[in-house]
Amino acid sequence: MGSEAIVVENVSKRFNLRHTRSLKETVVWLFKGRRGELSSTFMALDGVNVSVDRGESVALLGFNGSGKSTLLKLISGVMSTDTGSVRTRGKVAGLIEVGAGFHPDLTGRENVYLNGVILGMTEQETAERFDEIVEFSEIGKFIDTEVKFYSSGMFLRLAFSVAVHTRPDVFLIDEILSVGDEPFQKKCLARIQELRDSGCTLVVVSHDLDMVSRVCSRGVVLRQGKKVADGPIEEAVRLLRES
Ligand SMILES: Nc1ncnc2c1ncn2[C@@H]1O[C@H](COP(=O)(O)OP(=O)(O)OP(=O)(O)O)[C@@H](O)[C@H]1O
Repeated sequence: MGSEAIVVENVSKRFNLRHTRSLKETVVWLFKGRRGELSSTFMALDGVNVSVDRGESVALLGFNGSGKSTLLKLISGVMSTDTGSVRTRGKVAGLIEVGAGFHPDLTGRENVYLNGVILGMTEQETAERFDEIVEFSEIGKFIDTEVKFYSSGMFLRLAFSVAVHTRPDVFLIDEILSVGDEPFQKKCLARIQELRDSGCTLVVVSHDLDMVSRVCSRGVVLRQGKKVADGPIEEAVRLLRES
């Protein structure tokens, strides 16, 4: 890898369309020597190539089901590719699914430590940044409450706060800011812009075209699992608005 922070090379991902089959259909299929597919599959991503330079801020755009979240999960490493490869450089953190990596029976405090470790911080680093994390999240006295009693917005606040405090090299954000209330969304956005300005690489999945226009300089448009455009954010946004 040269100046790139992320290299996605010829990546494909296939999912099963889980049809419900009757017992009879299954028996017939077995007797026919398992000929044909019992369940059909489809390509969520089909031969996608994207490379992102260090410090770039890229939006993954496209209509529902076009493969954006799948691509982000492959970049984060929580899901593996069927074919092709994904390489990243540096510490990757972010918010893919709100609450992923949080344990419901643990308190906010315990989850900060758990999540910190998952995102690559040492216990000492987490301890040093703990007060800042809690302050940013505005969770206040609920920090010692089990997170199963948190609202989705509270979950988001704490998860976002831990993720930004890991000082990542690559920050991945899926359409999650929508759970937060407006003041918190603004605060998150400001923090994301700060990260970007300090040289962090950003990949953002969102349908909020105004937001991505402000945060990202480049847009990659997916359609039915294929990359159909990749260029300046204004052009990518225009393409989506016109289609
Ligand atoms: N784990 C899975 N198993 C089966 N199908 C899946 C799985 N994850 C995603 N899919 C399917 O893959 C396709 C792409 O999904 P993905 O979530 O990547 O789309 P998206 O572009 O992020 O959509 P949206 O804008 O609605 O969030 C969809 O048809 C979805 O149903």
